[in-house]
Amino acid sequence: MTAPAAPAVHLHAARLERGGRTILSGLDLVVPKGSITAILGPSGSGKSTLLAALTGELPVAAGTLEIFGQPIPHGARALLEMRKGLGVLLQGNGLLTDLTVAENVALPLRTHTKLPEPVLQALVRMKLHAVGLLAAADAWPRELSGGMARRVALARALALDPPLMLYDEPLTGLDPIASGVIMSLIQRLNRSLGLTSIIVSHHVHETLPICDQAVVIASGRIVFAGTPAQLQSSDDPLVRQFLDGQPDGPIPFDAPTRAYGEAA
Ligand SMILES: Nc1ncnc2c1ncn2[C@@H]1O[C@H](COP(=O)(O)OP(=O)(O)OP(=O)(O)O)[C@@H](O)[C@H]1O
Repeated sequence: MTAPAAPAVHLHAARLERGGRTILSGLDLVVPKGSITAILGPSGSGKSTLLAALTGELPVAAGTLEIFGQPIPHGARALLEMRKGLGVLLQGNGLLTDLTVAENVALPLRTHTKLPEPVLQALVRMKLHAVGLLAAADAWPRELSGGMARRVALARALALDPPLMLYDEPLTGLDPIASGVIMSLIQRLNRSLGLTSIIVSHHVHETLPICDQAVVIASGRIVFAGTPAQLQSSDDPLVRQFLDGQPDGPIPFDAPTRAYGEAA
């Protein structure tokens, strides 16, 4: 049984490894139910690695990780069952080009449920309505703008009513207007559907306004966890370097070789 008070995500003294190398260690993090948490950090800091742990793709090498009070299960079948409770919006959208918008959204329902066709169709319409794209139900992915495609992928991620949504760089490739639409949609869905959302992003200024909690990872650990307001006023040198986009500071930066014409 899931303890009623269990947070959506609880990491305790967790270490994550890739290829035998420690990427993140000493991870302590609580993501309360119903909240929106941003996982921020410079390129290569381990954001995708943390996301891989949350989806169960990467087991923790040490410490614990619980989702809604349950450890990530071992075994393919149990893992599959757990993943039905996770909505994941991947960077590339992953829409199938030979299926209509409605059929893309229907895919998880066809794969994981035995719902009668009229019920399934009604659910698909509800999800498309939730992202404001009911009118595009019969369109093909190639006919969609980048922002629309991202919203269809969002509708599909919501198809099985997952209580926890994971967003991997949801703004990649979107213009400022489409970015604003996606962020307010994430916020509205989180509230109206009673979800918990975790957004992995390096778009700090677009992501922070909708978040309850901000987490910054750098140098192999969590260097900050707190409210967006606390983050903005942090004077931790690692946090400041990341927020202010400074090339010089405690975060190692691989400077490119000198540009053409630049003095030695
Ligand atoms: N499969 C892997 N095997 C070995 N090392 C890996 C693997 N995947 C990632 N890494 C390493 O882990 C570190 C963290 O990578 P990760 O992709 O998690 O960072 P990130 O913060 O998501 O970066 P970005 O913002 O550029 O996507 C990097 O040094 C990367 O080279």
